[in-house]
Amino acid sequence: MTRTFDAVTALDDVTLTLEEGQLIGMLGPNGAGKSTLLSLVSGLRRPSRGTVRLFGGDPRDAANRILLGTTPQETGLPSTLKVREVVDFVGGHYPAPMATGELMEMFGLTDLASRQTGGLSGGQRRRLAVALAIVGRPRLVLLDEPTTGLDVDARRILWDAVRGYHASGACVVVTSHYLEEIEALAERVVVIDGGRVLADDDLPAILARVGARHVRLTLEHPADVDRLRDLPSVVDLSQQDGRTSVLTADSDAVVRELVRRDVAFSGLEVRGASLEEAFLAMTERESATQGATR
Ligand SMILES: Nc1ncnc2c1ncn2[C@@H]1O[C@H](COP(=O)(O)OP(=O)(O)OP(=O)(O)O)[C@@H](O)[C@H]1O
Repeated sequence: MTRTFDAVTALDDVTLTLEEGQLIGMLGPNGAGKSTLLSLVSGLRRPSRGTVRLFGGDPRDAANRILLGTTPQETGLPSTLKVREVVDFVGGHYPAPMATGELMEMFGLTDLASRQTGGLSGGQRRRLAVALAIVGRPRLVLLDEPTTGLDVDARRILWDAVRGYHASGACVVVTSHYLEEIEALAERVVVIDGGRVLADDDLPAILARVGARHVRLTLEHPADVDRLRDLPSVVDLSQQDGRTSVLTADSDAVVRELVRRDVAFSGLEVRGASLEEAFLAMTERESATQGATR
């Protein structure tokens, strides 16, 4: 799917399959295209090009949408209704809703059942919004930055509730800017930036990239770069301004191997790659690939 807004390409030819039972973390910086992707899956917007299918059908078809639960970044709740009334009201739209008491327990809302939603704190409101996303026992749950603004305890309650619901077999997608959140929740991680999927893998594989280190050096013989490609645990290999950078999950092994192979180099530098750098490495590789194919 591709989605443009005038001159902005929010999603650029993305192909993605959300499988039954997966707990998916969608990681990307501001403006990456995460919310746009969720809005296409939930049928709130149409793609400019391409096709989106929800349970094999049209995301705008009520028969498919009844199996979907979502929490957008901002949720409007009727401020004079009580928490319990809102849960009952939303649950009443579904054929087999969760029991109100059970749901409120799951999200730590039991003590707030009689509170008007207008009197809830931001964090409590957020938990209620996520609870409402699952009250109808959806098979697919889309949560857009569900823990933004939550303190540590509220975040933990929400994560536990999401994990608990996922254990019942639903597919859950959570977007976030934070690796910590994705690490705590997701089994599969989709990294998205500039409207493109940069990586889509299980959590350990993504962490291996993020936990990677840069080994930077200047090669005496630039052609030697070909001898670096099969170094141990190499995630990425790039060259800039005469410097060669190897992104690797095992920098010690890379350095040992460089010496063993008698590669002539100078200015050796080893340092950790942050999540941001890992993003960057993925983005750079992406644009380098595009450049090569243009
Ligand atoms: N309705 C719209 N009109 C114009 N541009 C839009 C619209 N919606 C999104 N965009 C643009 O599309 C790009 C992707 O936005 P999107 O909201 O999907 O990103 P995001 O990854 O969800 O970001 P954030 O983490 O900040 O929520 C951005 O450049 C954004 O400005």
